[in-house]
Amino acid sequence: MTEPTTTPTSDSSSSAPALRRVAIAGASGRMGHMLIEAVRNAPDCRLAGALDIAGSAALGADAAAFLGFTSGVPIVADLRTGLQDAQVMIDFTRPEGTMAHLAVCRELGVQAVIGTTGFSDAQKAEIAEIAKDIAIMMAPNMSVGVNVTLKLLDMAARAMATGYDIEIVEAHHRFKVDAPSGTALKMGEVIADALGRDLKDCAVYGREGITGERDPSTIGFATIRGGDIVGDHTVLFAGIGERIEISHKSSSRVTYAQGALRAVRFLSGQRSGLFDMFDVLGLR
Ligand SMILES: NC(=O)C1=CN([C@@H]2O[C@H](COP(=O)(O)OP(=O)(O)OC[C@H]3O[C@@H](n4cnc5c(N)ncnc54)[C@H](OP(=O)(O)O)[C@@H]3O)[C@@H](O)[C@H]2O)C=CC1
Ligand SMILES: O=C(O)C1=N[C@H](C(=O)O)C[C@H](O)C1
Repeated sequence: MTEPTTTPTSDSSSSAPALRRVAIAGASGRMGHMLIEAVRNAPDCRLAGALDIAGSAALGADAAAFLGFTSGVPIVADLRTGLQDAQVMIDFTRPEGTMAHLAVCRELGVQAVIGTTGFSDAQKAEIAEIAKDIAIMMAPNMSVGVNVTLKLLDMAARAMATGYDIEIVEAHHRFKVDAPSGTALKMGEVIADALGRDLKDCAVYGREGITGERDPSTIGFATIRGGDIVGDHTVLFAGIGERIEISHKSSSRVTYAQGALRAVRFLSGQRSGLFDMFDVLGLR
């Protein structure tokens, strides 16, 4: 993470606090709907743009129509149109969409909160470059509970560095397109860091056939997809004679949306830099 740089908020001339102007990318998605509702209910935010991919059936509709409400903000595919009135974009889409959105955010000086998962290493490096020009908060999971769980995992991994086999199991709904989840990968990274390992060298993604005995230096991943599971993550530390299971289960996407709004507020004082939810929640 780069060092935060602070800047005064620009809308301080009137007596009433200025509303943060927020654009939502992926406006008709599962998270897009949660976010539009959260922005509508937030006393300090205003919906200022709504984007969806070209060809989406949602284009042209009012962004809040699904709530039975008219926001006056149409869902558009043209990135400059969708972002021109925004101070900050919240993006829960797909990696290729996020990269295209970020290029325009950089051009227009719009901050970004990124929840999308599944980025390649090259895409992550490009995001870090863009964050030299605009403030970006990126996290694979914006719930408070998951971020506290990451802290618990760091502590557990240090205390059980030898003699315990580490396995990460995640379950999500049938519509999810990336695996393992961004959260599971982040959990693996936190544990590998705590153990002084590189996840790239020790991750095992699924097993099949005659695998041989388990290599104790590995971190295993297992993925379940089905129905409407919002998001479950369990990390097993399995020893001889005992095991610990650290689990987090999401029962609603509202926690992700509330985390994204906390990030919007956190970014309001930042000129540039790449941040995560530890920064937003004061957990670093
Ligand atoms: N960080 C966090 O806390 C969380 C992260 N996520 C992540 O957020 C992302 C979205 O999840 P979810 O809302 O369930 O997914 P959805 O598929 O429901 O929504 C994705 C939205 O993005 C649009 N979209 C798809 N491809 C592109 C593209 N190339 N460019 C622009 N827009 C695009 C979709 O449009 P259309 O429907 O027309 O294709 C849709 O509106 C995933 O990566 C998921 O892992 C999810 C929950 C929490
Ligand atoms: O796609 C989802 O739904 C989720 N994606 C994120 C991930 O990949 O970790 C966060 C959460 O688990 C829900």
